[in-house]
Amino acid sequence: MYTIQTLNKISQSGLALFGDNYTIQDNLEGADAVLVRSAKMHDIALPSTVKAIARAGAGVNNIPIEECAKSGIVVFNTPGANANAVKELVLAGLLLSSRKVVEGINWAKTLDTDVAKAVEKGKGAFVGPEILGKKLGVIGLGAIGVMVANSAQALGMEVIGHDPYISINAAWGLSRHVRHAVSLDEVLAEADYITVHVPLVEATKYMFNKEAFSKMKPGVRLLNFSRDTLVHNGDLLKAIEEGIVTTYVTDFPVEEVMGNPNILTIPHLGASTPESEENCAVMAVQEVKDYLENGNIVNSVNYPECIMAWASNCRLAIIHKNTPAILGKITAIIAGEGINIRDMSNRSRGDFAYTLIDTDTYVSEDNLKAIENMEHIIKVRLLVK
Ligand SMILES: NC(=O)C1=CN([C@@H]2O[C@H](COP(=O)(O)OP(=O)(O)OC[C@H]3O[C@@H](n4cnc5c(N)ncnc54)[C@H](O)[C@@H]3O)[C@@H](O)[C@H]2O)C=CC1
Ligand SMILES: O=C(O)CCC(=O)C(=O)O
Repeated sequence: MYTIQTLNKISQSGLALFGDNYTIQDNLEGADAVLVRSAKMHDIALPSTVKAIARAGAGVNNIPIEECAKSGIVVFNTPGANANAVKELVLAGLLLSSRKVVEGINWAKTLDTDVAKAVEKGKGAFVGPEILGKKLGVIGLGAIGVMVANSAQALGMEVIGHDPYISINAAWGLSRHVRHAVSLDEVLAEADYITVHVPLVEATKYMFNKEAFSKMKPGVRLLNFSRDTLVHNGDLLKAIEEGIVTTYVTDFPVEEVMGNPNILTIPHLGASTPESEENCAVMAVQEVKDYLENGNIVNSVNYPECIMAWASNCRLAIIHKNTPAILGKITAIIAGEGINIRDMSNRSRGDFAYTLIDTDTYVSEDNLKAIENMEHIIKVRLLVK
């Protein structure tokens, strides 16, 4: 039996995949794994029973992934599972940043008499440019950025993209019409519209600051469907005052940006579609189940990928530091008991490593303890097929 805590509302079609061997609860007591969306986990004390956290979504800045790695908690996310939902809202955001639709709708709501006449008289206040032929800069060409770039190109925009770490898969998926911008400055200087699709990490925090705004084309429209603190809000407000930024569309409203007529605040709806919530939940549940039951690690953000088909009925799943000679010491303990190793896989990522060992028979309690007590070992699990 396994116990799962859900920290946010997770789609039922995903949770149903856990099946009868799982209890789903909304507290941490005895939890083997946690499923989360945007809830902040930095201040949550996790019990030692927790082995995995799955973020049903892309961004993992709400999870202390380094601390989790140190305590042997594997953190997963669901790459690409909500990308289409975000892409569609970004396309809406592009149009809303241009055509004063929100402002117009809000104004129209105030009309109650002689409405048709008032509309024709007042609509001149809500003129905005078309996006056709305008230049869009896409910063970050991952799951979302690529979809946005391709769709904007199909809508007739000229698209330039910047991503110094673009993956081979993403590059394959990018339209050949999207021009490669070798520097961020190139995008800032040329784009009429800029949309950002990078993760929030130390290196990207406040990437849109005073210096970046000073390099932008006056009148630019900026879209942020990624995270609040990619943009320095104080510098943004100045850039709006100076006419550098005409409209800022954000999916991450905070107090500082509320009430500004040039800022459109969307209440973090990027991934809020039934399709995306289901995709994310299904992928997250599959990842957690595969890890808890088989020890396989797929789509982790703090541990290496490690997948091994069962070669016997007994498996050791060992999380340890990435340090020399540790494998020899583990296998020596197993061999000392006269147990044969059928198959083995060892993968590392930075300071951490993960080893799966399938043995002919069960390693004894005493020797499991001996492995657990070795220097540099973080967590040991015995899995049974
Ligand atoms: N508004 C919403 O509801 C949602 C927001 N997001 C946000 O969008 C972000 C991106 O999501 P995905 O595209 O799915 O992630 P992804 O991991 O597929 O793509 C991120 C891309 O950013 C690139 N990148 C990293 N640092 C960069 C830099 N300094 N300059 C340019 N490119 C850089 C990476 O190489 C990668 O290609 C997430 O980290 C999350 O914060 C994601 C899903 C939903
Ligand atoms: O679960 C959500 O609604 C938020 C999605 C998100 O921000 C992400 O996947 O990074």
